[in-house]
Amino acid sequence: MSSDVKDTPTAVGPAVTRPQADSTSEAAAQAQVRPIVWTIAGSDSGGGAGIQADLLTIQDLGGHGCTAITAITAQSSVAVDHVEPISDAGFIAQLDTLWADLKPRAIKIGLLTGPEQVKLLADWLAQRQAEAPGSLPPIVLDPVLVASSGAMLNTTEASDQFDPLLPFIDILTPNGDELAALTGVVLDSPKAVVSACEQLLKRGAKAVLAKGGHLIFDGAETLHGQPAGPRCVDLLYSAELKALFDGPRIDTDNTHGSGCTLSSALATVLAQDYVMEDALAVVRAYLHNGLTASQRFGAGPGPLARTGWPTELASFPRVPLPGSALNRAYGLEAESEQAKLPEAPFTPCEVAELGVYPVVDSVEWVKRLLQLGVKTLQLRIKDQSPEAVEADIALAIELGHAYEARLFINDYWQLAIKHGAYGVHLGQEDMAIADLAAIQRAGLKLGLSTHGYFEILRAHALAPSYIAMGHIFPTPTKQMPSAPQGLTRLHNYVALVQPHRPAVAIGGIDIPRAFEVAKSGVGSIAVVRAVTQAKDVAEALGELQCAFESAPTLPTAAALAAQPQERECSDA
Ligand SMILES: Cc1ncc(COP(=O)(O)OP(=O)(O)O)c(N)n1
Ligand SMILES: Cc1ncsc1CCOP(=O)(O)O
Ligand SMILES: [Mg+2]
Repeated sequence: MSSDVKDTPTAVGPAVTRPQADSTSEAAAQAQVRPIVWTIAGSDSGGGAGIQADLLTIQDLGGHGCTAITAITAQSSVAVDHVEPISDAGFIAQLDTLWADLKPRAIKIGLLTGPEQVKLLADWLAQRQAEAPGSLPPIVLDPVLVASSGAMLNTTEASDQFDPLLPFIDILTPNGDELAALTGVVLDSPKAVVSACEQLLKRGAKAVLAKGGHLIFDGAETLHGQPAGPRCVDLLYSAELKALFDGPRIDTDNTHGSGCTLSSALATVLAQDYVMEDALAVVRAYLHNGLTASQRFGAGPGPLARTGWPTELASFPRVPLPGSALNRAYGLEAESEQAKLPEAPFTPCEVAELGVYPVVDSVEWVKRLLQLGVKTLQLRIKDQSPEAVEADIALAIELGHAYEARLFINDYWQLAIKHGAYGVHLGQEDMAIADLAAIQRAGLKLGLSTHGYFEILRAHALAPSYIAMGHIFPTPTKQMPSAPQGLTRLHNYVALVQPHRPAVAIGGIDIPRAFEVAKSGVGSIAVVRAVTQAKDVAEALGELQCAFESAPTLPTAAALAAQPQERECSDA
C-alpha cells in the first residue's frame, strides 16, 4: 500500500480521498474550475434555508455559487417576522449582471414572492432563450410556499402560480404539501402522487420529484417489506423515467432548509453533467448525511449539516427493483410485467479482486488466454443464434473449468446455465429480460454492467457477484448510449461498490490508462483492444498486471471475500 494518499482537490465532481494520479491528463482534469451555479431565492437571516443554505450546499458539492435575491426575510429557527421582496429593477439587475459575466451551468429557483416575480423571471428566461436558443442550463424549481416554521412566504395560493415558468424548468421539486397545493390532488395514496405528477407534466413540467418526506400512507409498512422502520420515498416522474428512491426516514426535526438544500444540491450535481437519476441518487445521499449530522442552533429546528460529496453506500437510497412491491404500489409496472427476482444473493466470486479481465469474442481467444495464465475472462459473442454459438460456448466453459479460471459468458445465460459456466455477464437491458432467479438458483456468478450511480444502486439491490462500471474512456469497440465516466467518477464508484462486492472498470482502457485506472483502487480492469490488438499479447497482459501491482489496493477490498452477502432490496 502506497503512503502517498492525499485529498483529491474538490474540482468537477469531487472525488473521495484516494491516491492521486500524476499524469498530465489527470492533473488537467483536476485543475478544472468549479461550475457556476445560480440560486434565485430569498435570504434567510437565520442561515438555515434560502440563499444561505444554497451557497453552503453549492460550495460543499463542488460548485461556485452566484445569487439573485428575491426577498429579504427576517427569520429565525422559530419565526418569519418579515418578508420584503426586492424591487423588480433590483431583481432583474442581478440576473442581467450575472448573465453578462458569470453564465450558469445550472440554476436553482427557490422563493418567488408572488405572480409578479414569477412573470418577471419567466419573461427574462424567455428572452435569453430567444436570443440564444439552447443557452439556458438545467433549471431546478423548488416551489416554495411555506417556511418549515409554517409561515407563508409566498403571497398567493393560486395553484397555477408557477405555470408561466414550467416550460423552462427541467425538474420541479415539491414536497407533499406543495404538490397537493399545486395540483388540488388529495395525496392519500402512492397512485394519487403519480396522478399529481402526471398533471404537472401535462401543464408543461419536464420532470417532477415528488418528495416523500411529508407523505405517509396507510399501509406504508407493508409496501416496504424489509427493512423495517419509517421510510421516505421520493418519486422521479418524467416521460422518460419513473423511478423511486427509498431510504430510511431520519429521526430528526432539524429539517430547516431541507427543500432548499435538496434543490441547490440537485442543481450543483446537474451542473457537473450527471444525468437526472444519477444526480438524484447523489442528492438523496447528501440529504441523508446532512440530516443525520444536523444540529440545532436556536429554539426551533436546526439546519442540515454540510457533509461533502457522499461516498458510502449506506447513505444512498435503495432503488426498488422491477417487480418490487413498492413499484407496484405506485403503479409503475403492470402486475403482468413482474420480473423474476432472485430469492437470494448471487454466489460471490471467491476472490475480492478479479484482476486483469480480457473480454474476447471466440473460443480460440479463450484458449489462448487460458494458456497464458489468465484467470478472469469473458466470452462475448454478439448477434448469433443460440444454436450457432452453443458448441463454442460449451467448449469455452469446459476449457475454463480445466484451467480453473473464472470464465463469464456474455448474454447467452440459458447456455451458460445449461453447460455449467462459472458465471454470466449481463447488461442493463438484459437484466429486465433474463431469468435472474434461474441464474441465481443454478449457482452461477453474475456480473452486471452499470453506467452511473442509479444503475449501480439498482445492480447492488440484486446482490450480484460483481459490478462493472463504464465506459471509463471513449471506445470504438462498442457504441455506448451514455457519456464516458472518466477517472473522477470512477474513484467515487469504486468507493461505493468495492466495500460490498468486486468492482470492474471497462471501456477505452489501454496500457497507459490502466495505470491511471488502477490508482482508483478498482480491483479489476476489463479490456478488449488492449489485449486483442496487442502486438505481443503476453507482454500486454504482463503490463496490465503491472498496473495493479504498482497501484495501492483499497483496504476495504481485502475484507470482501469473507463478508456475508446480503440482498438489500427484497421487497418484492
Ligand atoms: C466486464 C464487462 N463489463 C461490461 C460489459 C458490457 O456488457 P453489456 O452492457 O451487456 O454490453 P455487451 O457487452 O453485451 O455489448 C461487459 N461485456 N463486460
Ligand atoms: C463491451 C464494452 N462495454 C462497455 S465498454 C466496452 C468495450 C470495451 O472495449 P475496449 O477495451 O476495446 O475499449
Ligand atoms: Mg450483454
